[in-house]
Amino acid sequence: MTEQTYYTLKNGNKIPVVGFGTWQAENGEVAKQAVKSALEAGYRHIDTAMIYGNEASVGEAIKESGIAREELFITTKLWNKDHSYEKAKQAINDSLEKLNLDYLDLYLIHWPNPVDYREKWQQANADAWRAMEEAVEEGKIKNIGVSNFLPHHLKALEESATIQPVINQIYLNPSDQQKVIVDYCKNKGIVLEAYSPLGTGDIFKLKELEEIADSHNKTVAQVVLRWSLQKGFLPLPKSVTPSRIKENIELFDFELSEFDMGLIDALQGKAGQARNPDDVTF
Ligand SMILES: NC(=O)C1=CN([C@@H]2O[C@H](COP(=O)(O)OP(=O)(O)OC[C@H]3O[C@@H](n4cnc5c(N)ncnc54)[C@H](OP(=O)(O)O)[C@@H]3O)[C@@H](O)[C@H]2O)C=CC1
Ligand SMILES: O=C1CO[C@H](CO)[C@@H](O)[C@@H]1O
Repeated sequence: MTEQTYYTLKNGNKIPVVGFGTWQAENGEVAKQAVKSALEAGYRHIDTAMIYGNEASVGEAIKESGIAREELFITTKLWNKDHSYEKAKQAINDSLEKLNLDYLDLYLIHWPNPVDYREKWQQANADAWRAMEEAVEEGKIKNIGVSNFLPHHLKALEESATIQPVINQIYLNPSDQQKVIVDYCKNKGIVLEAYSPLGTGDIFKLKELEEIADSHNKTVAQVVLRWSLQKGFLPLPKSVTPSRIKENIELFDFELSEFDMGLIDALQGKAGQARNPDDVTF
């Protein structure tokens, strides 16, 4: 089992540096077994969302693991239909109930500009955020953050927020290094979680990575995830395959040289890119 290492957020709370992704891990046995495998492999940080439809199975796997609650870091997200104060309050309670937890370690606004709130996204995010801040005060959430936010979305939220966001979870891998938002977050001390760290599988099209992986006696997935860690990001690899789940956390026994990092940086734009959050149709 791989020991987790931790990052300290700007509010002083700790977060395991590798999270386990669960999008497209189907609710039921698939998601439950995947999370169980992840916990056995040493992951202590699980990323889900209301829209993934698998919070119940994630919760079952957590309970059945017998791992102490305080050792785990569980994230879920507010979906796009729920960006009002009342709906966000309800969504938080619903997620807690589905996950069968007393508190969440991290709750994120999933997207900044849902189609239902297009003309008033600033107010909608501020309203949802107020409900999230109250949940922090009530002990229902330990940390609050955002996902898919660009600088203009963060600036608007920062103006109304009492508790500032500690995390921005964005599409981040060698093919889209998102320099503008990464620099903005680094300047503000907002930690970047890297979603789709393997490009939802697209990263394996990049044959350049195979040579680097061979030179370290590691796999392409391990090299890309290690690149993410060395950039200061927190990768959230997803897999439902036990051998890959284990492989994706065995990242702490090798280091990429500056030369390797440069070769990987040069893969910008070669295998997919983030969606524009102001253009999504959901
Ligand atoms: N906030 C947001 O808007 C978003 C958040 N996310 C979060 O980030 C997580 C990860 O992103 P996601 O897009 O799911 O995809 P990833 O980039 O983690 O890639 C997952 C894909 O790669 C395959 N894979 C995983 N490990 C390996 C390996 N070692 N070797 C070969 N293939 C491998 C998986 O297959 P298999 O499962 O069959 O093994 C799956 O097809 C999500 O699950 C979710 O938690 C994702 C998208 C958006
Ligand atoms: O996290 C994510 C994956 O699933 C959602 C629904 O398709 C995406 O929109 C989202 O970004």
